[in-house]
Amino acid sequence: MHTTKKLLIYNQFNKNILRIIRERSTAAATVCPYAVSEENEINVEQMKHEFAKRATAAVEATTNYLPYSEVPGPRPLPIIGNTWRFAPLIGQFKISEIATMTFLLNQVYGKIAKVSGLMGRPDLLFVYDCDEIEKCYRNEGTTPFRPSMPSLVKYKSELRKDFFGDLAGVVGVHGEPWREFRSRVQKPVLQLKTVRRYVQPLEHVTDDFLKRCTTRLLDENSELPDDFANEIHKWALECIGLVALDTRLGCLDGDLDPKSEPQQIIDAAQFALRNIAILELKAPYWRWFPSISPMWKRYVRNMDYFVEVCMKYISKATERLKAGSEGALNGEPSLIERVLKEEKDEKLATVMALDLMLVGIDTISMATSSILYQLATRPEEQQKIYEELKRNIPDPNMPLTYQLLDQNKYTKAFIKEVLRLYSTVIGNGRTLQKDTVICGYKIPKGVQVVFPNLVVGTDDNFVSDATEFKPERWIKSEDNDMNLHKYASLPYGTGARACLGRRFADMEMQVLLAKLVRNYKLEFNHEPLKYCITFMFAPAGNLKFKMTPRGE
Ligand code: HEM
Repeated sequence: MHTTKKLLIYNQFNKNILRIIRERSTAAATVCPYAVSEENEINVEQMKHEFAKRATAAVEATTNYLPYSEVPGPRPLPIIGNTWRFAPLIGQFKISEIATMTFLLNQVYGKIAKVSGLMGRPDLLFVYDCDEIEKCYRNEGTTPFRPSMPSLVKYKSELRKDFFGDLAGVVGVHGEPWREFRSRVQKPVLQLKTVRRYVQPLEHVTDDFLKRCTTRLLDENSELPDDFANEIHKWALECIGLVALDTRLGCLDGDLDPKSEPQQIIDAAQFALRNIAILELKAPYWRWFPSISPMWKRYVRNMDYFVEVCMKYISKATERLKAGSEGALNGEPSLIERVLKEEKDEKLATVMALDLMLVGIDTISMATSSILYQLATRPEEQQKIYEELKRNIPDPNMPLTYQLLDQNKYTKAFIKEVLRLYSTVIGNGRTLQKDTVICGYKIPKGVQVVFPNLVVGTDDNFVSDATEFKPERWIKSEDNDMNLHKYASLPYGTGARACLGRRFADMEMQVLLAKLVRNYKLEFNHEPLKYCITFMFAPAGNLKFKMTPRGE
């Protein structure tokens, strides 16, 4: 097909699909908001057919790989490449519509699509075939490279190189320095023996959060306030303070003084949440002219503050160890104490704490917002969770244990299903470290491959009834014959570089659901919310849940 004609179809299709997606994503959340309607099928089918033919031919030609230049994708314009597609007014995609773009590329180009000519960054290659995704992960080697957060990379490797040096942590660090750091901290962070000790402390944090909701936040209609997302953020901060800093930060306390430490930590975390996407994705001129970017300067002050807080609490933990009074968790060593004892390196523990704080606040608070919204808008599933909790926790005041949480199979499946259908992290990625064949094309080293969780997780080729919300699919049983490709839903990534905090994340969300649903009914009686992306994928708008006690 002639290229200009193809672009015209593409542009027309794009307008249609954006309109449909907008309409869909404001509708009741019973189907995937990204399903495509029949009215687009002629264009989509034409495009799909053409590219599917090429991709299949390419895969079949096992010895004769097609060159990279043949990979389909929107054509870059001379000089300005494809960056204009993200530009305000003339561009097709707003940052908030990146999720849409990942669906669109799949609809138009099929299993593989290339977005090249992006100003100041390598090409992006979107792969929509789970078998190919599996191959990429399996061949990623011992030091997988995940392109991430240029602002953090600049901060750690240039601006504060004197502090981080060779011990820069895992986030925004690559190659041997990453492997060495990760191998020194991975065991304690992921080992069940350590993680399960946090059930009770996290339960206490969650009790305080629910008490705050019921005694301070609910209005006369038993509804939570417009900015309830901020309250979830504070709960997430309080949880991470416990895990990464061995302390209760006090973020859930009543009227906080604006100058108090918890309030300053809340402000710093909220700045990061609201501004990092803007800093990284919108005109990132701070990369070249940092001294004239007020947002970059604020970002640096913010990061310096996080480092200071981490140093303070890790140094307190060191003092406790020196004084022989360790045992921050009811007499058992905490994560930080284990790392300090085993590695005998306060700096390493400080940098680890910083990394856990940096990625462990927004991820969990966005995922939790999404889970609570789904819970409140799916009364049938909520009732099933409640019945399971009532069976496993007959006395609502019974302290939670790891075994109790593990018995809540449906609750765990509900969380997994939300993370499949509304993956908080919409895509994971790897920068290829060697030339690699993907879908029959020879892809050169240096290209950034994107695995779009949201798209493949809702693709019927890899998941049965893919756009339907069915937590049961995650429960092993003889009647469960649902297909679920192992690489279709990877909310925490996978392989050597997978999420370091996944065990804590799962536990925090399970504790919250167990305490909340066992004791309260959650409803949402307002216009349905649309999901959109800032850095993460979550419902946008006021989470004005109604919370009523269950009474037993
Ligand atoms: C539901 C919440 C969360 C989600 C969806 C999530 C998702 C992810 C994903 C997709 C990655 C990239 C994995 C890869 O490249 O294969 C990642 C990395 C990471 N996550 Fe999480 N995460 C969550 C919560 C947390 C929490 C609570 C912590 C800290 C306690 C944490 C710490 C980390 C760290 C340190 C990395 C970097 C690992 C590395 O590069 O070696 N995450 N996370």
